[in-house]
Amino acid sequence: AGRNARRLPPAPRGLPLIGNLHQVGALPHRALRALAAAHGAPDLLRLRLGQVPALVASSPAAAAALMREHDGAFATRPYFRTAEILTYGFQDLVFAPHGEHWRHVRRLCSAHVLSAARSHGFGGMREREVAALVRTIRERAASSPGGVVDVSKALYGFANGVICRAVSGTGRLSREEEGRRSELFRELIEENTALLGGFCVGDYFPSLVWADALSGAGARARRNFKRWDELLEKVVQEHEARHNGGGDEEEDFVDVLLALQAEKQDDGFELTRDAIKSLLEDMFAAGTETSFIALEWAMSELVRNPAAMQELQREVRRAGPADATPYLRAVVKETLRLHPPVPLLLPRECMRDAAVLGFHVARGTRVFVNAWAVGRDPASWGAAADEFRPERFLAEDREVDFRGAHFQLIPFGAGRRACPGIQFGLATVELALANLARLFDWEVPGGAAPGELDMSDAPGLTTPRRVPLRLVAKPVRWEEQQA
Ligand code: HEM
Repeated sequence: AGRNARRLPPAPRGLPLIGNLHQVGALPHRALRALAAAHGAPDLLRLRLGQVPALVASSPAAAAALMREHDGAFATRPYFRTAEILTYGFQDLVFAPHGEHWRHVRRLCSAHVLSAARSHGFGGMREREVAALVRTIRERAASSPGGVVDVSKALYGFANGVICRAVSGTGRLSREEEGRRSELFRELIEENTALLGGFCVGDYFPSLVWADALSGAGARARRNFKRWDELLEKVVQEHEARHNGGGDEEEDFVDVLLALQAEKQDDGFELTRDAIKSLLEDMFAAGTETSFIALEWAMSELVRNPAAMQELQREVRRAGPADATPYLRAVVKETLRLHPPVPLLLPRECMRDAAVLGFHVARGTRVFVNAWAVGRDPASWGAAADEFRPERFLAEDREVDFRGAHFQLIPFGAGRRACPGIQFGLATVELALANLARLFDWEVPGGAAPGELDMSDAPGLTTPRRVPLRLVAKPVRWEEQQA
């Protein structure tokens, strides 16, 4: 058949020049679901974002078609200008452009993250960070009027701490130096998020890249990159000095990468110093924000749904402090179903023309998978799809995987580009949540009803709460509970 005979997915009409950019809005996951519904495109919707052709998948079937049937054709990430500046020029891992490079790096990195998450050393690190979180909440509750705590702030500090420890260890820094460094990492991550989530003209109008020079985005990215590089270089040098001095600290991510660098890879792949620093930067960026957002929404939903909170408290107060119990697991799954922290996953790019669900998709198309819409699809989740009901995951005959095997639940993506930090992220979220439910009772401040809690999400490519979560934290006395 000729070009004209090819069937294309439905598309809303666009404006000259900008195409459909104006229809994507500040909350793209919501806007895109509405657009798909309005244009009779339950599976695949075609858009034009500036000069870039794009495709949005909004159903489990479409997600499966892209990430299982055609995974190989959609396994690359589009080129982003700010990302290139921020990540040592070769955008490996998260934003790998065309080429084989990312496959090697990713294999190494997933292997590490997964094994480290299980190893004893990492478990201990995580428990220390949870203990620090509990201390922080107790202190803030005791010193604030009415016991009100900025839970979002505490959770962000916790998620950041876990990643800092896992990636670069504690080394031999003093507590003060360590605190300063965590603070600096936080600042750099936030600036990365702002830059990557922001609109960069060159990303949608490749012929207008010069416009970014005018907007200042390029210069801002270069400034932030320089600060990253100084910090990461210091971290790597400290580890090298430590190796030479023969220390006995717990192994962290930098250690593993340096060991990998020393080994010669049989495929000739070389882990350069820039590649190491780029990977470290990716880990910080990908691991902190996501775990934080998952925890923030889990606490929000539990406080809004007191029966679920009580059920969880009953369960974790019976179990040990580090046990991931069935209801706890269900709460985490239900949270990620309703609030996937990266609602459109990370964009992919079509590497060769493909026929997806009978539609023609051209090479170079930028692809978004609306995991948020998929998780709320009434065809999979029934009439109460928008409600928080962890019990739905307890029925044994309805086991739903959320690591990429069942396409109605894909908060971590699926296929070759799925999140390699799943185990690590889940272990972090489960342990923190178990302890927050075990050691405190929680209330909405000012005597407001649980149902009045604001549940709106912030604009951007990740979706934390729009307003910080502030709750009354009441420490429970452990001896009383056990009596
Ligand atoms: C609850 C926690 C987390 C969630 C919900 C999450 C979610 C995601 C999603 C949706 C993607 C894109 C997948 C796709 O496009 O198909 C991704 C990619 C990635 N995640 Fe996670 N993530 C989490 C935790 C982590 C952690 C803790 C780390 C590292 C320590 C991590 C490292 C990465 C990396 C490196 C990628 C890029 C993979 C690639 O492009 O090949 N993530 N994550």
